[in-house]
Amino acid sequence: MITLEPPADGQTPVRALTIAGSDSGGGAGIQADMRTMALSGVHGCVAITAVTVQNSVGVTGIHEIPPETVAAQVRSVVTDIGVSAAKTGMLASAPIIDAVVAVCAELGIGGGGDIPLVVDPVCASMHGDPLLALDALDSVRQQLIPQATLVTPNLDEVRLITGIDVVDDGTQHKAAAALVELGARWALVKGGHLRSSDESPDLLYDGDRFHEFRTVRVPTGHDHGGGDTLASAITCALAHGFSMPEAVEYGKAWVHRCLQAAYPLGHGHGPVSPLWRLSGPDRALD
Ligand SMILES: Nc1ncnc2c1ncn2[C@@H]1O[C@H](COP(=O)(O)OP(=O)(O)O)[C@@H](O)[C@H]1O
Ligand SMILES: Cc1ncc(COP(=O)(O)OP(=O)(O)O)c(N)n1
Repeated sequence: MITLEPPADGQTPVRALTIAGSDSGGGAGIQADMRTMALSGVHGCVAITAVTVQNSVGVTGIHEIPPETVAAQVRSVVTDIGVSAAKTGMLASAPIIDAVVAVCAELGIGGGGDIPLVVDPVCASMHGDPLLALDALDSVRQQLIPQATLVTPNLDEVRLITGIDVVDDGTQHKAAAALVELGARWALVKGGHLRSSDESPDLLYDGDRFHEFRTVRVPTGHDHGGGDTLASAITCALAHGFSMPEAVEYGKAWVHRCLQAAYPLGHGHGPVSPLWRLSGPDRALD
């Protein structure tokens, strides 16, 4: 297993960018991304796509940021601070997807560029509240996925994007192939929602080789932000220069540990927690 070395005092850390929505409950979205990036020793830059009114039981409001402001945030940080990897989360609408894809292509993020782009194609919250306009699915298929170095859908997103209902190993392989066929360089079909299994199997594919990542299922109802946390950890490892299979192995181990540390919050589902990283003999301020 790889390790991500933190920077020495005063040394500029590795930088990564998240292009995603804000979760007012602090469990998913930008907030989850920034927690994982900080605790992985990575400086996280942010392009906010939407402000959600969200807590542990659901999403009751969404305020979208104008597409040109989303693109301007990306351009501003990449041309000044510089990033070694980027990820997308909630993109909300077709115009925001179009703006993000255009600015990423312009700056060499994803596609044929040097900066890897991890696309978590967020469509809905775990409560079933939509986080993407229905008419944006064509933009996801035709614009966003072809720009992705890695796409990381959960099983509901796989069904919406490819029409494939993943119920077992065979359909999971078929879905990974369909996503690569749509233009992603790599596809990771997450098996977190395969409730029939006592494992949580994720499948990575690049059009040539399949790689399986399995962990024992953690018995928790507190898994809010799991997808964001996985994609952020992968992005951090890519920013450190690791290969895709190494980065996914790291992300899978990271989210597994965060699921073990997940805690109750509010009246619904609590978040996965990277705060386990703060415990240990060196944590005292003295
Ligand atoms: N109960 C669980 N135990 C172990 N791993 C899990 C569990 N639930 C989800 N995972 C893992 O967490 C990551 C996020 O998965 P998933 O829940 O499918 O995504 P999302 O949060 O986007 O719906 C995946 O690596 C998945 O395998
Ligand atoms: C603002 C925002 N972005 C993304 C999500 C979804 O988070 P994710 O980790 O993919 O999954 P769940 O926690 O919904 O299972 C969100 N809720 N809000």
